[in-house]
Amino acid sequence: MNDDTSPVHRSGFACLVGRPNVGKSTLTNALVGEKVAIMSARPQTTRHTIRGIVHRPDAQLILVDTPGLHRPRTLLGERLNDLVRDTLSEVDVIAFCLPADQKVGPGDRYIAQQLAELMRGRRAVPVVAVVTKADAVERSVMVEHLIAVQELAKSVEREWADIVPVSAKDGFQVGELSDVLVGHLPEGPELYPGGELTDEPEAVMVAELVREAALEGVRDELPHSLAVVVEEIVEREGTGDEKKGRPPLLDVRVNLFVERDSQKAIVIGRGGSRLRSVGTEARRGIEALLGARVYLDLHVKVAKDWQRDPKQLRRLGF
Ligand SMILES: Nc1nc2c(ncn2[C@@H]2O[C@H](COP(=O)(O)OP(=O)(O)OP(=O)(O)O)[C@@H](O)[C@H]2O)c(=O)[nH]1
Repeated sequence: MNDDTSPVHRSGFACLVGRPNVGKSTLTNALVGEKVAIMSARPQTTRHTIRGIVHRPDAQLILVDTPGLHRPRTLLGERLNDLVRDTLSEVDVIAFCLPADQKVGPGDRYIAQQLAELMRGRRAVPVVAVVTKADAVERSVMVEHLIAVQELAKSVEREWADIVPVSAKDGFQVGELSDVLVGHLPEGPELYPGGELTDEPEAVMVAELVREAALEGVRDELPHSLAVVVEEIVEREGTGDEKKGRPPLLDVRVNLFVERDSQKAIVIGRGGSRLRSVGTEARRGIEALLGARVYLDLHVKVAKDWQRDPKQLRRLGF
């Protein structure tokens, strides 16, 4: 990728946040383009569901989902918001969506306050204010709205990294938003080999099923640095027979990467007991997903700081 015309390749994660109905899903689809839209089979409350991947010659932008920030009314709500904050603290850039056709309100202010916490400190995450549904308002309303959005940042004593008005409906400034978000990504190689993912969302879903199973019950002990790489999904020859209603047998080989030996021990469990149940659980999901019998081969490996180190990422086959 590093030739004269594209000297820098960037890659990383972004998250679209905002009140319900502000246009996050529509914008995700507009950014990603229909061809590569990926919808995960996973429920909304789980973390790091990949909503879509923006493939560009100069960058790969991975859009991750969160359950949404809202004012907690219950303890569960608070817990959920903690999870959201964890996700948000890990992404490279946050896009805070505020619809042009609605005044900045208490819901937006609540989210702004939450984001303010993430916008400071050593690992501050840049937040881009995205004014969605630009097509729905007159220019004068847009101008007023942009001022209100600017004021919102001031009210929490922060600054937005950028403010970008867009319309997912007519495509206005969607490319610009993509450029702005990519500008906040670190330099790095493609995290998901191009093409493959677009043609094979199965691999992503398989990885997510394994990841979910591996995190089940140990979410608090394991940091979020668990990388799951599907090495291969191959059909074992001569095992399927449609006429006899026998599904094929697939060999699915998956590597789980953690950052430390202690984490490896957690994933594997005493005498390998935990890894076996992770395998059983994940296999069930994969069989349901792929409609095949599955032989699932899981390997746990230690790769220090894999998330940030391009060399490691390459070694891991990213
Ligand atoms: N006029 C206009 N309407 C839009 C635009 N984007 C989204 N909408 C509409 O706004 C509504 C909500 O859009 P979604 O994309 O579902 O919003 P969301 O933020 O993902 O909603 P939640 O999933 O509830 O969080 C839908 O009726 C969309 O058709 C836009 O650019 N312009």
